[in-house]
Amino acid sequence: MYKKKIKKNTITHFGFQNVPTFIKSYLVSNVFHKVATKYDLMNDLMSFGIHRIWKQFLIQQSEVHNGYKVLDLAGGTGDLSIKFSKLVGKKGIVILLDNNDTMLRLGQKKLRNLGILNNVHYIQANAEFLPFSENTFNCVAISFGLRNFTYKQKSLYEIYRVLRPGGKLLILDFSIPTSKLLTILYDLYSFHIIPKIGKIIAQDSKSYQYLVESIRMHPDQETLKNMILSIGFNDVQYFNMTGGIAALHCAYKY
Ligand SMILES: C[S@@+](CC[C@H](N)C(=O)[O-])C[C@H]1O[C@@H](n2cnc3c(N)ncnc32)[C@H](O)[C@@H]1O
Repeated sequence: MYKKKIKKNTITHFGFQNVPTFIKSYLVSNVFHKVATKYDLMNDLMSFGIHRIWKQFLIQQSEVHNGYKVLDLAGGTGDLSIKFSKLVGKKGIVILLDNNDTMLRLGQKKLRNLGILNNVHYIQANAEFLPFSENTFNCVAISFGLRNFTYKQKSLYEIYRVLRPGGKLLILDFSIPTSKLLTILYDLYSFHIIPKIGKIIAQDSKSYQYLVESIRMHPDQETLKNMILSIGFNDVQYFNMTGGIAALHCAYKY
């Protein structure tokens, strides 16, 4: 009865499950509240540390300089913000934005422990409704965040609005492996090993099952490129990394 009342366009996916659109963000938040304290450790274990190389590549492509204003969107525990804070220096500003207070607090603690005190600000907000005026940032970066948003297109429009003309968008996320053999091995690892690592380390296999499923539901390289183009961004290009397991999409607002 309850299901019948929900129109098709109010259904979205949460991993492989279809769920009413209005609860997706609540379900995603629950996942990140649960995994937050083990988030950094799990990233290193699951990716054998390779996520650090992917993030470093994003930073290299960012063209961020001294004095820039940068938005680390869905920034979580702040890996990108740490690196951006060094690039923007004392005259610049990094905003670490996340809608999950547990992730955000852990990020803030991590950066403070590293002595990063002055040029990073923390904002709890939804990526689909950015609390900034238009033409604010030189650069907006999202790593492993977009996949979790309910309204990806809405968020991309918001990013376009808050970027300055000439500003750069960078999106790092999991993507589609380019070889069949790698796909088979990657599927075996993702569906059979990752939830088990989640169970042992974070006492939570379900959240890591969601992670694996959400990766499979994320738009592939070309689809995401076309989504970004449809918003009005220019010079959209992507780089496959580790055989397409992850991809970095870059674009400009002119
Ligand atoms: C996989 S973590 C990525 C964290 C960090 N960017 C990194 O690369 O390690 C995804 C983050 O996206 C955040 N998130 C999910 N949906 C969001 C939304 N609608 N608005 C803002 N943040 C969101 C989660 O709270 C979580 O911290």
